[in-house]
Parts: sequence; C-alpha cells; structure tokens
Amino acid sequence: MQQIIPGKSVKELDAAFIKDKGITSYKLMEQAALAFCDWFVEQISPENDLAVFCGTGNNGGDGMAISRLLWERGYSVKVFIMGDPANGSKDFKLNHEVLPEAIPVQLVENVNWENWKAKVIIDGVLGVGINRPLEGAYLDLIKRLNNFPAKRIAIDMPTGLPSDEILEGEAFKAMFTVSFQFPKMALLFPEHASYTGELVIKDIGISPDYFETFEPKMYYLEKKDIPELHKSFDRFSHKGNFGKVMLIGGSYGKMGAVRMASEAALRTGSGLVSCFVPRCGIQVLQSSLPEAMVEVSEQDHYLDEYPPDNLTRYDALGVGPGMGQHSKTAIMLEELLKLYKGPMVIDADGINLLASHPHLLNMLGHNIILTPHLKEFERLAGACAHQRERVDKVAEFVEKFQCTIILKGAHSLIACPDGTLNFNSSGNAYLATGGAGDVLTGMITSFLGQGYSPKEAAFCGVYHHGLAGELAGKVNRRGTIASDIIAKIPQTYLQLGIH
Ligand SMILES: NC(=O)C1=CN([C@@H]2O[C@H](COP(=O)(O)OP(=O)(O)OC[C@H]3O[C@@H](n4cnc5c(N)ncnc54)[C@H](OP(=O)(O)O)[C@@H]3O)[C@@H](O)[C@H]2O)[C@@H](O)CC1
Ligand SMILES: [K+]
Repeated sequence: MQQIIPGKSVKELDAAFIKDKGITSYKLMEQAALAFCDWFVEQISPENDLAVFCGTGNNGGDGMAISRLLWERGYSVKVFIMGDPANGSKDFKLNHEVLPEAIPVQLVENVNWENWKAKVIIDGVLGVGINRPLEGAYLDLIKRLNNFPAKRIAIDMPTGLPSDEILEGEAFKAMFTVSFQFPKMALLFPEHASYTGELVIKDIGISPDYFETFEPKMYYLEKKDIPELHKSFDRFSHKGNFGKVMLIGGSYGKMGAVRMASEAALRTGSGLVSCFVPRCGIQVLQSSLPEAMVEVSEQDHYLDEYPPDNLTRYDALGVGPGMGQHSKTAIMLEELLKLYKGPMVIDADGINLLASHPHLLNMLGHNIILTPHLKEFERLAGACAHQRERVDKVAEFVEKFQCTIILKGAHSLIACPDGTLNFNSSGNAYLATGGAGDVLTGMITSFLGQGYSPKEAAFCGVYHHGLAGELAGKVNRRGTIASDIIAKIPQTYLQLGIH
C-alpha cells in the first residue's frame, strides 16, 4: 500500500531515493514532470493556451519542466515567475535555463492583468515547502487566479495549502490537484475540498520501501491493493463457506435501514443472512427481501432487552441500522457485547447508544468495527474543530479501546488497532445519500462472516462500497439512492477482476 508521509519528510525521502538509485534530483523532477504531463495530455487538448505560474523552489522547478514538456507536445505555453529567479533552488535554475526560448517568460510583478488571458492555469508556485500562510504578493496572486475564469490545475499541492494541517487564510482553488507519489494528508480533509478539487495521484517511481522509516503509519488504500485481500472460492464451496451473518436493527418507521444492510450483505456474497428486528418488521422484510430469514423480538416497535437466541450460529453480526435508541435496546446491546465473541460491526444507533452509555466502550475490542460518520464520532469522543483534530482523536480512541474505527466521509479513514491510519480512495459525492451507511454495514458484516479479518473486512467493505457508489453515480448522478449502490455491488467484483 502507498504510505502517506508528512510534507516535511519529502526532502529526506527524495534524498534517500536519488542517492540509492544514483540519479540526480533533476532527473527525479523530470520524472515528476513527465508523470504530470501524461495525465495532462489526456485531459486538456492543445487548443487551450496555458499559463504556468512558477515559484522559485522545486514546485516552481516542476512548473518549468512541465512548461517545456507541454510546449514540446504542441501546447501554447506562457510562464510567469513569482519571486526572484536569482534566489531559486538548484533544480528551478536548471529547468529555467533549459526552457526553450520560444516560451514567453514574465515576472508576475510585471504582468498587466487588464489584457491577461489563459484558458488553463497551472499552479507551480508553492508545494510541500510551504511553511507559513500566504501574504503580500503571493496572496494577491492566488486570489486573482482564483477569480479568473480558467481551468485551474495544481502541481503536487495547491499553493497555500499546508501539507498536513488545516488551511489558515487563502490557497489556490484547484479543480484538479496532481500530487506526486502519494496524497499529502491535507488533500484528504473535507475542509479542503474546494482547494484540492479532483485528486489525481501520479507514481514517480519511489517504491514503498523508501517510505518505511517514516512515521506515523498512514496509508492510501487504492484499487491495486484490494484483489490480494480477497479469498478465493471454488466449485465445491457451499453456502457455509460464504458465512452466516445476522443484521440486528430496525424500529417502527426505520425498517428500511436493516433491510438495505441485509440486501447489501447478500450482494457482497454472504451465504445466509438473517435479520433480527422488532415485530413490526417481519412483513416488510419477508416480502421485500425473501432471501433473508427473519427473527423478531417481543416488542412491536423497538428491540427489547433480549438479544437473539443462540448467537453462536452466526459468523458475524451487524448491529445498529435503524435500531433507535430505546433504553431497552441499550440493554440488548450490552447483552450482545457480553455474549457474542465473534466479529461485529456497530453502526448508526448502535454507536449513538455507545455514546449515551459510555460504560459499554470498555467492552469493545479487536473483533469490533465501529462505522461512525463525523457527527457520530464526535458523540463518542467529543467535539472536534476540524478533520486534523478528528484524525488524532480517532487514533487515540482506537489505541484506548483496541477496536477498528471507520470514520465515514470522502476518503473514509480506517483506523486499526495495529496503529495504522488508512485513507480510502474510492467513492464520490453521490454516496452522500440516506442509507449508504447501512449498505456499508451490511457489506463489512458480510466480509467478516466470510472469514476476513476485521482489517481486511474494513478495507474491502469500504473500497467496494466506494466503487459501487462510483458505478451507481455514473448512471444515476445526483439521483443516486442507496438501493442503486447495492445493485452495483456485484459489478465491483468484476471491475476488480475477482470471481
Ligand atoms: N518526491 C516528491 O514529492 C517530489 C517533489 N518535487 C516537488 O518539490 C516540491 C517541494 O519543493 P520545495 O521543497 O523546494 O518547496 P516549495 O513548495 O517549492 O517552496 C519553496 C520555498 O518557498 C518558501 N515559502 C514557504 N512558504 C511560503 C509562503 N507562504 N510564501 C512565500 N514563500 C514561501 C520557502 O522558503 P523560505 O521563504 O521559507 O526560505 C520554501 O522553501 C514539491 O511540492 C514537488 O512539487 C518534485 O520536483 C520531485 C519529487
Ligand atoms: K502548487
């Protein structure tokens, strides 16, 4: 898996890599620029005139190299330099020197903005070297570029965005950020969505072993990581091999949640799916999801204090969708935590009940996965000012209670008891729809029931769920609903080449 390291460690990483490979830093910059151009030519046609803004550090050096390479590919390019080129970094200067004479170069301070035009703005002003908020001429430039009607693309990082912290002040508002080798952590924060734009990661050839010495252990979960996590089944596999799971939840008016989680478990591959719901749910479930078996608790409208009988029948449980927060249901949850020693996902009202009955937190452990969205997590662990703080609190929570947490959102964070923090890459905004979380619960429960470890089940569940959302979004766009995501689960296996 691709490791994410702090921006301040990038220089050290580069130095180790180029020393070991016996290449120059200029060559590495060329590799980065080529990787950017490979992506760029697929997106933007040469009819568009390009304005490349270069600082005088290595981000600016990238900008210079990219200008040359795109010019060679037939683009009309103009270069604008921010800062004093005489004070530039070594590789900035080298790339400045080899810039073809046919490319016009101007200092930003000399630009007459009145007649200025460009269809595409490429930002190579500052990258991971940023160490303070933008001010003065830098700030003026970025504000101007943000208001200019052009396509905006950032090299490595949008100028102004710190690589690992929350933005203070202003930054370049990129429509695309093409980041080298790994996503800088701040590109994954929801607060930065309008600065990062669409995130593209381009491999520049630095293999994973060069990252290993860096802390903390943060990773980016990508498509290539998923197939090897999957088990293979053969012609003689029977439904027992695919696991027997139970989804526990539902209350009057919220039976859809447990129904969707159950269908998602079936579509993910569970051999047998049972539901445990209040009495009022039996007809809903039996008629709308005939593949599931249903057991009911005594009460009509909510789950009473008695958990299902004979829990050892199940390979995994998923608890919480639509469950409500009745005090008797809280007792049932406590009983479940006492009695059931297999793997379990706790979501939605299950999490809310943990938050309102904090003594239950001490019953969590390695076999349990919690799947809170931001607000649910804050109910568990206290308010957070921003995602940076939330990431730290998630890590602390997992260390204390030794369970897995999946903090849902764009780039869901999977924090594991082994101390790793893993950010997901799949998914899109169309996943932000009622019931999508219930679908995820069903999927992870299914993987647990199929014998995947909590970490494998979390990785596979989150990645497949995001991919199903992408596939559903392609067809249904803003009209995507949770059932569309479920319908696309089988296709995610196909996309990943898994039988
Ligand atoms: N492996 C990789 O990922 C590779 C990375 N590469 C590229 O290198 C980039 C990093 O380059 P970099 O280290 O030279 O820093 P960069 O961002 O150009 O800043 C330059 C200088 O600006 C200054 N400065 C700071 N804050 C400021 C502010 N607010 N306003 C004004 N000035 C400010 C500060 O100097 P100071 O003023 O503090 O002396 C800083 O040193 C990286 O993002 C990627 O594009 C590739 O080429 C190869 C492979
Ligand atoms: K930049």
